[in-house]
Amino acid sequence: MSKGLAIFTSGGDAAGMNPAVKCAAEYAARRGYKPWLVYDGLRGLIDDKFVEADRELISGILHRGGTFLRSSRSKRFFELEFREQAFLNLKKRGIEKLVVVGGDGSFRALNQFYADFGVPFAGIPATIDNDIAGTDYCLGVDTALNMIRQSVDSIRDTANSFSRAFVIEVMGRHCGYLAMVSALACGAEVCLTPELPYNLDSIGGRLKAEIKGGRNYVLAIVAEGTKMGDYLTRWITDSIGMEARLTVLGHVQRGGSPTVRDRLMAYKFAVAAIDALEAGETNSVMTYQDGEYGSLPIQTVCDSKYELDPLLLKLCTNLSN
Ligand SMILES: Nc1ncnc2c1ncn2[C@@H]1O[C@H](COP(=O)(O)OP(=O)(O)O)[C@@H](O)[C@H]1O
Ligand SMILES: O=P(O)(O)OC[C@H]1O[C@](O)(COP(=O)(O)O)[C@@H](O)[C@@H]1O
Ligand SMILES: [Mg+2]
Repeated sequence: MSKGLAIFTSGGDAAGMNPAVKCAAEYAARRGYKPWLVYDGLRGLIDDKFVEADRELISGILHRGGTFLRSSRSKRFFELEFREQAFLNLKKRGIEKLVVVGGDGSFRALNQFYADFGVPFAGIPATIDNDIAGTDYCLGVDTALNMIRQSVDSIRDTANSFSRAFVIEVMGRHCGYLAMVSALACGAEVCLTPELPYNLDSIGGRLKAEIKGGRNYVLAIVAEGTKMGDYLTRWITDSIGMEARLTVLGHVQRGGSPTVRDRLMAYKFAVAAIDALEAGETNSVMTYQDGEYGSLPIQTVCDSKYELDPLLLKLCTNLSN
């Protein structure tokens, strides 16, 4: 009997999850596994939402955003009693290995599960936040950045038409990656992130000088982790004297058909995940670092903090001062 392997998505959905699931299921079958899919992430693992990964199920999904397997943030998975229930669901089907497509939280969950029951897993990084240590790229980031880029380009049209300032809040939890890259790519005047100290006095001086020289609108991108959206909007109106509006982009950033980059990265991570399990790795996260694909033990990933590219930080320093 072929070895059972289950694939599921967990945590915040990210574009690229569907192509990752499809490729992992197909490649696992080619490597002699019997692939299973689990609906609803960790919640489905507990509630026994397993289905065999047949061709029909994984057809026509790779261009879709989000995750067709659905996802969850399960409170019960923190409790041993429910993790044991999940383990019994695997055991009764002869499932011996797991592929989880998710973020840092999901990897922590699986690391705990491995400590409890010794079920090997391979993690495929997928989160728009790009906040996983040890990998330069997580699935969903390119699609999210393109959604942000499109939104900010549209906001620029109305900002310019009305001679207004717009503060645009982007997601990322505690990480400023999305804010920094979109501020650079969209030509924002201001960028506030948790990683860089900012100085409103010098930003104010710079903007006033530019307005005097003819600037008629301002775009400011703030990372949600700074919690500065409201304050900055009021500050621009009061201190700079330009009418300002706040746009919180919200969950639109998580949607949309995966870009070519997210589809290709999904395939590469999926193959790497199955190969890692085949090679006997027990609890590792797939990585892409300095142009190389590899994997790292989950413990290393969980014990380290994601460090932003120093060149990116340097480029953004001008937007925070
Ligand atoms: N230490 C842990 N023990 C057990 N389950 C955990 C642990 N940390 C996270 N989880 C589970 O993983 C889920 C996904 O994590 P979350 O941070 O929401 O998303 P992401 O994986 O995208 O970072 C959590 O909702 C929770 O169910
Ligand atoms: O959709 P929710 O549960 O409100 O969570 C919002 C959070 O999820 C994210 O979109 C993605 O984060 P994760 O990938 O860690 O789940 C964050 O940027 C945001 O802070
Ligand atoms: Mg996360």
